[in-house]
Amino acid sequence: MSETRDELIEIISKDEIDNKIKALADQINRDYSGQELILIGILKGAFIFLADLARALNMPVKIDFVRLSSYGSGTDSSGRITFSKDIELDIGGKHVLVVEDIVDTGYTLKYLKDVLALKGPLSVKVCCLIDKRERRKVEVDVDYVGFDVPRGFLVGYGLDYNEQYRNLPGIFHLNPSYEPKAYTPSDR
Ligand SMILES: O=P(O)(O)OC[C@H]1O[C@H](OP(=O)(O)OP(=O)(O)O)[C@H](O)[C@@H]1O
Ligand code: HPA
Ligand SMILES: [Mg+2]
Repeated sequence: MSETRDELIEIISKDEIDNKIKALADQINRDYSGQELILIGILKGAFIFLADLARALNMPVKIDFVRLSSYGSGTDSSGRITFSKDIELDIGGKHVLVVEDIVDTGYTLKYLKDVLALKGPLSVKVCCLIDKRERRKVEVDVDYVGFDVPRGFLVGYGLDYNEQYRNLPGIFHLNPSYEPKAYTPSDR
């Protein structure tokens, strides 16, 4: 049986990501000037973005993570979120910034915002590296957006396909020539 290789086309370079993170951090530094902030990363995808963003901020931050997953080994959301790790910090009365790699259907972010709202934070905002609206199923506000990417399944810089490619330095479009099979007409 022959093995098919994934085709990867770079759409955002590491340099472009670095520059974007500086710009996002400038804005966040200005908006939260003189205040304390808790960053909450959504594992696993956000681990690299959070690490880079956190080091570009010039304010006191605390860092925590949740683990949410819904994609498994495929390229479509199962629509069911597995919540396997909660935050450990108390966010009651605190400003929170959720750090996410990609917002796609919106299910993951909506789920987390609902969970966090029950913990009594002073504010909850969201910073995502990639906003991809093609398959959005639920409306959810994103306050800081790195890149609007119209379509495709993306990997690299934390984003995976079946747990592969998270360590690529840039963002890549996975198998663009196979897309008609990967996306059903109702997703377009
Ligand atoms: O807007 P959505 O359609 O919900 O998709 C976005 C979420 O999907 C991915 O997580 P995934 O379930 O693949 O887990 P992972 O972070 O461990 O890769 C990604 O990292 C986001 O958290
Ligand atoms: O395009 C994507 N790539 C990787 N993970 C994802 N989770 C939602 N959308 C994506
Ligand atoms: Mg994933």
